[in-house]
Amino acid sequence: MSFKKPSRTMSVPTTQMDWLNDLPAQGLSAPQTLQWLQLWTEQGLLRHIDSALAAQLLRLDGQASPALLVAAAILAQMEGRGHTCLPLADLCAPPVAMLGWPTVAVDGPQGLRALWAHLPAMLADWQAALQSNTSRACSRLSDAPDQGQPLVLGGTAHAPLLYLRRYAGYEKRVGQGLLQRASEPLPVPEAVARQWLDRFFVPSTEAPADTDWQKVACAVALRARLSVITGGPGTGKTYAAARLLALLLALHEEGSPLRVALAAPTGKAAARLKQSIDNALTSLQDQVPEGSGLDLNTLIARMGPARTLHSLLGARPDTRQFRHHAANPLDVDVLIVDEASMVHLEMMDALLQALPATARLVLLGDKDQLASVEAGAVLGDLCRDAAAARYSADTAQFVQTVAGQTLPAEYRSAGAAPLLAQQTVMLRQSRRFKGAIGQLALAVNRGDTHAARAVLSGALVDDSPRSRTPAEGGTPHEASALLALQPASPQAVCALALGSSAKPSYADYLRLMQQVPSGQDAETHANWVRSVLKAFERFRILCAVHQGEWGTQGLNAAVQKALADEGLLKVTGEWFAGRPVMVTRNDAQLGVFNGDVGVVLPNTEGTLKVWFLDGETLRSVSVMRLAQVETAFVMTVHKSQGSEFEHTALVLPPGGAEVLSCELAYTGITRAREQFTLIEAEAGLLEAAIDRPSVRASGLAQWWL
Ligand SMILES: Nc1ncnc2c1ncn2[C@@H]1O[C@H](COP(=O)(O)OP(=O)(O)OP(=O)(O)O)[C@@H](O)[C@H]1O
Repeated sequence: MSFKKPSRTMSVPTTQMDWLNDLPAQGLSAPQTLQWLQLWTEQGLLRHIDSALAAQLLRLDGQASPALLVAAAILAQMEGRGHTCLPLADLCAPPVAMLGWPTVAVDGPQGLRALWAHLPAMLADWQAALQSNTSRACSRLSDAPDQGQPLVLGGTAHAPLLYLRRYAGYEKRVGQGLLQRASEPLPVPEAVARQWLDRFFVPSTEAPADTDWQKVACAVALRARLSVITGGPGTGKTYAAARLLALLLALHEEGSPLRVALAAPTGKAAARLKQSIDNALTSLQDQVPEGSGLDLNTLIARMGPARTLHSLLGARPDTRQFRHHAANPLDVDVLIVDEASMVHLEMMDALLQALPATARLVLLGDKDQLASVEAGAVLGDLCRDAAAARYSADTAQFVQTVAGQTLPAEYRSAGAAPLLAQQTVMLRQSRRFKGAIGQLALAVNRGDTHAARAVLSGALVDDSPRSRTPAEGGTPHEASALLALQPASPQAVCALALGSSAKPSYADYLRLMQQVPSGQDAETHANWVRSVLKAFERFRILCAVHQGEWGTQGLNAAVQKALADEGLLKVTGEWFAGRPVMVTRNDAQLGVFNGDVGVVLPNTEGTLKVWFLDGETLRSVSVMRLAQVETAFVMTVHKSQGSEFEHTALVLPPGGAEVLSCELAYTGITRAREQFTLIEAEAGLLEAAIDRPSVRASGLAQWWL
């Protein structure tokens, strides 16, 4: 569900609220509350489904109080923004910061504060409004069985959380499921495991005394059916996961072969996972002593391709149901899921339902990246303690015995050691991200605006070439890893797309596209398509929003026109050669999934098709069959997760403070492998983003704390 930002020039409401002047004498009635919510809907502050939920609750329960109706509408609104629940305490005062509405909608006569003057100010009163024993609108999570009320009150007495029923169910199942997998101890043949781990992880000659966190991650993953490996880009999550697979194979009892599945939320991320795991296993085979019987090549062959989660679970067209579920589980012993930060709560629920109780789940991901568009932040919740680690004495002892690693004192817990934290390892050293881009990402992640700006302006000394923060129209250092343009116009974005000799741009793939192979040889044609798609993948423009001249819509149109004006594209109607498109809806029958990116190119007969590349594997779909796509010269940061580009440009829109966040900036920056360009429509937008860490309300962690 997408949230429509409230417009700053609000439309004239049609709802009559004359009674508002007499209100203090009468008190606010439930129907009047609905009118108020309706007014906010007409003003674009709430979505129709937000106020419709309140209306439905009043139909269901004539006794529903104004507080309940308001709480329901705000809860629905927050679910649309990615929260799985609403902390009731946030309603004790007008939720100004939470909603981020314009001043007139907050302070006006029919605004947020005016309504809140009629609502409870004490948590206990909100609880009472929602908790009545006879309510047909709201039940308590502890009520079992309940009557299927649409709202559910969970959390604790001191920190109550209000849920839509669907999310209360997901959260309970996911919380309990993860806890169960993490807490049931598995027998570990410690001595044999130690031998293999010592073979797979040779101490670094640079810093032999440092803790080898990858080795630690493999060790702790052995002792339960859930493990989490988190870390920034290039910290070696996949490298560690490949070694874990080898270890599990080495320890696997004779008999049936070890069944391994690889998955990720997007096709691109799945293809990258498979490639990295295969490469790591292939080179690891050389470290396996002859005669040990450990055959990693056979494991690679048996694993098959990595799948999107939708495809793994067997998505069905136009339904939320999957082919695999508790009654028809996946045929797997070990499931590795990469880019787990993108896995939303509902998907994690489906995954845990479909995973046999005996299977191991290994989650890989960067906890600091943007959470999924849909509600929930499962990896973030799982990794709450990842930076501090909080390992127990038991964990330290186990890691010492099985991995020969001493956990540093700062990562041990003197007090409580949360159970999930014992199965979580954060990798702390990036092997790929050491230059200016890495420094910038670190500064953003730390919330350090000064350091971030200093890196951008070249104030820090570093081993890679860097930018000089030229003003627009200046002469940026073409070959530098970082470039910052501010204040910039959309033309600056177009100029970047058109490119120059030193930085990858869209000119690269469009020039290759013009070299169409003559003849109809299928292999030559496929190689040409591959080369065009790979060249397209070298560069991407990312932005924060969809609408407006600084959103995907405006910028895609501007870039397309600039490329056409330059003679690089021939735009003829909706479908034309060179149009990059992103799929916006899963279509299991066509084998395309939300977020897949392809390019329109002719087949050997000259018919236009959309081509997708997963690793080296090409797929094509007829343009006539792909209805749900959008042009993808420019895509949102959200949609770029799971992908990396040699050169990434991040566009921050003017006045965009509400849509910017620290996670958005960090995710955008870390999509860049070699070159990063920041385009700020006005000065200070990066700082505005860094100063706004996004927080998602969720009660998931209550299941294991
Ligand atoms: N212990 C190690 N020794 C040597 N090279 C390593 C080690 N760990 C990782 N690498 C190398 O570092 C690079 C990044 O590793 P990897 O791809 O596993 O990181 P990642 O965290 O999975 O990255 P991403 O964020 O892209 O998913 C790879 O080339 C990998 O081979």
